[in-house]
Amino acid sequence: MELNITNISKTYPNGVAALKHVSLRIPKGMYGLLGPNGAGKSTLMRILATLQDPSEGTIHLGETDVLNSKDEVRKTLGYLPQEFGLYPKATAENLLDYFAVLKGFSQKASRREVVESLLKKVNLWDARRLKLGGFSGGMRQRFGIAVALLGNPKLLIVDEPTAGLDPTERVRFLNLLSELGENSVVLLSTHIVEDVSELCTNMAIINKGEILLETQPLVAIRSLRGKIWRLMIDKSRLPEIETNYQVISTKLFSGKTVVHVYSNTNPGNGFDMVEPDLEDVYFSTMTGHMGSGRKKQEVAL
Ligand SMILES: Nc1ncnc2c1ncn2[C@@H]1O[C@H](COP(=O)(O)OP(=O)(O)OP(=O)(O)O)[C@@H](O)[C@H]1O
Repeated sequence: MELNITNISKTYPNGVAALKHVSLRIPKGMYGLLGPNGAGKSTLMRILATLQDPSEGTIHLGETDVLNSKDEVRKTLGYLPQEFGLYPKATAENLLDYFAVLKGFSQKASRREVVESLLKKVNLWDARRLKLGGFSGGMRQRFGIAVALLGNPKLLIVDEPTAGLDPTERVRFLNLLSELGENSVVLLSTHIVEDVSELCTNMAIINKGEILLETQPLVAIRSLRGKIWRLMIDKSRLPEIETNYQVISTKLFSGKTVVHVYSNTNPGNGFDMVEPDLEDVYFSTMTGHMGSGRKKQEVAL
């Protein structure tokens, strides 16, 4: 089972072109869609979840034409939106049972089994009688995943699920997701690079509605070997460095500014070569040194 997105564009009525000719091939497993705020991730997730229509393009899940068989797709689709409301006074067990009814589990006994196994899977069984209003952010997200997993979806879409989670909750949530990726297509949208590097076997980087890079994290990281150089400077030197080098990122560390630059050759002047990571891939792509943004720049030259 594979998800194929072909030439999807979306222009909102106010004229914002949120997606421009997006094509992606998403195999089974965990797939990361990485991009900054406003890149178009949520728009794409909502289109894939059949909640809004694109202006053009086609989507296939296996043989199924998603945009023309929405009812069929919804039966095998799980979607955890970026924001969702929960009834604060309901208990986890009762609300999940209610969603199971909506999903078509009409027999009480089998529904109870499903609810129990899902609450155990997301580690909320002990909290099943607690009111959702008292849940932590991580518990809410895990409850959301339980809802999304009703009916064993072949396609699971999760939109920025780790934003706002503390490190422990985040790791627990990511571990849960990675188990799910073993049997289905799990599409994870995020602006957090570590979410992708820790979890996803395939990924794409999106910015301003365009796919800049479609790759495997390890392949992309390998391709940057020998090209990322680091220098620690006082902040006051930053304008000079930015004028003379291809700066891809700057970060504070112990009061100093750590600069990463992209260069095919040793820039000298105190720069050290660093072992690249996915953050370097992300920033190299966003600054046009790798991916399709680069091709465009070359054409423009
Ligand atoms: N309903 C809408 N009407 C008009 N413009 C919209 C609508 N929804 C999103 N947009 C615009 O489309 C662009 C992409 O937004 P989208 O929410 O898809 O991005 P995103 O990558 O999910 O960002 P974020 O991480 O901030 O959620 C933005 O410029 C946004 O302002």
